[in-house]
Amino acid sequence: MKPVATPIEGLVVLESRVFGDERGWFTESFNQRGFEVALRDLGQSAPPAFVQDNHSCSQRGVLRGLHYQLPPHAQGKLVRVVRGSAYDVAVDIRRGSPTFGQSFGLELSAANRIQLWIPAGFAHGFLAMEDDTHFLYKTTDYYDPKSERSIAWNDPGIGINWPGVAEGLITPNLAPKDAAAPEFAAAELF
Ligand SMILES: Cc1cn([C@H]2C[C@H](O)[C@@H](COP(=O)(O)OP(=O)(O)O[C@H]3O[C@H](C)C(=O)[C@H](O)[C@H]3O)O2)c(=O)[nH]c1=O
Repeated sequence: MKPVATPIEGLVVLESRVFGDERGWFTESFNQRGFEVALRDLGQSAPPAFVQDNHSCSQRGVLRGLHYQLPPHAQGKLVRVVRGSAYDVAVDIRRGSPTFGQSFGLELSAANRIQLWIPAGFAHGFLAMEDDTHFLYKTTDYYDPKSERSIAWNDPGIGINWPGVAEGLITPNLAPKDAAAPEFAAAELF
């Protein structure tokens, strides 16, 4: 895993090594030692161990997020797409952070095999850009619905530029809970 720093401290893009041959290709989708070395190369300590793997499938236009869990069940997430593509976004909700309220987004896809490490302290969401987009991710704490919170995907204070939405090319398909999510200013944060 080759780490690439982002403008937000702690948020790390990870590029996968892919070995192709006449049969197809192979990649180590996760290697604990490689993950720790990648974060250490950016001056970060190793995160808590992952305890849960998640896998969701979304049709084009589905927008899941922005979600997070409050301490003590805050989750670090290592996210990737294995089929289709998604525009993935993390928002820094760590009070006192110099990038508090700032977002970072990128395309994750089966084609680019990019992963994003999102430490605890971020709200997370993604917009599926293709039908049958399979989104996989590891989390550093278990699902705890009582501690789950959300922030409106279109909060003007955060100003996420979801691809195709402003142009009217994609109409987000939201779960009712996400359609009713509070704005950042009203959200219960860390
Ligand atoms: C997240 C989760 C959900 N569920 C159950 C609860 C519901 O019955 C069903 C769908 O849950 P939800 O609508 O919360 O799924 P998403 O909208 O994909 O939620 C995720 O969306 C964004 C992208 C995130 O980063 C979070 O990991 C997570 O909040 O799965 C579980 O049993 N375990 C889990 O860990």
